[in-house]
Amino acid sequence: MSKDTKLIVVVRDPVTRAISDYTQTLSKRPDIPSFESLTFRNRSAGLIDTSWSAIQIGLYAKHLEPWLRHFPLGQMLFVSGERLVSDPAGELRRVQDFLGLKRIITDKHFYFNQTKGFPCLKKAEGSGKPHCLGKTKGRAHPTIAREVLRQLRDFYRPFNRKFYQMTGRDFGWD
Ligand SMILES: Nc1ncnc2c1ncn2[C@@H]1O[C@H](COP(=O)(O)OS(=O)(=O)O)[C@@H](OP(=O)(O)O)[C@H]1O
Repeated sequence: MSKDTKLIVVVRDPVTRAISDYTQTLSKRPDIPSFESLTFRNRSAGLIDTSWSAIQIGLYAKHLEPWLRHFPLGQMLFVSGERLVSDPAGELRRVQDFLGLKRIITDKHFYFNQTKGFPCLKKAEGSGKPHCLGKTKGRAHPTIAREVLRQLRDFYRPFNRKFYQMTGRDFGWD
């Protein structure tokens, strides 16, 4: 691949990612089984169903491995989905630097919208009016049994640690 090609990958805690993924499917098909029942191949044995795409996609280290065989790490930027919410300007500073752009987007472009519960733009391109992402971004997630969350955290931990090593960034998910 060309050395001028740059890849930007946004990653978030694979547990919340899985719940977000499930929430999106649920919004289209309200009759699907519960998150808890889809998570396990065998719940009493604590065996996670890694064939379920919502779980599979969060195995970031596994997905990154083949990319690194063909593509240098220096041409990739990993953006934290959590920081994109808690500090959008900080994360976008990294993006702008990575792309060799002037730091045009800063803190002054964002405000925290209490109703939305997320940062929004003070002025949208074109309209000049405040703009938040649409209804399909930032949906309320269902409450998931604590024990299931714990089991998922344990399951992802080694893959997360490997991912931190591979990317050189600790995303703080565990
Ligand atoms: N500013 C702002 N406003 C709203 N939402 C924000 C924002 N920044 C990040 N996020 C998070 O983006 C998540 C949805 O992005 P996705 O890439 O998963 O969307 S999609 O799969 O393409 O529909 C979405 O996930 P959910 O919370 O599960 O809806 C948000 O957590």
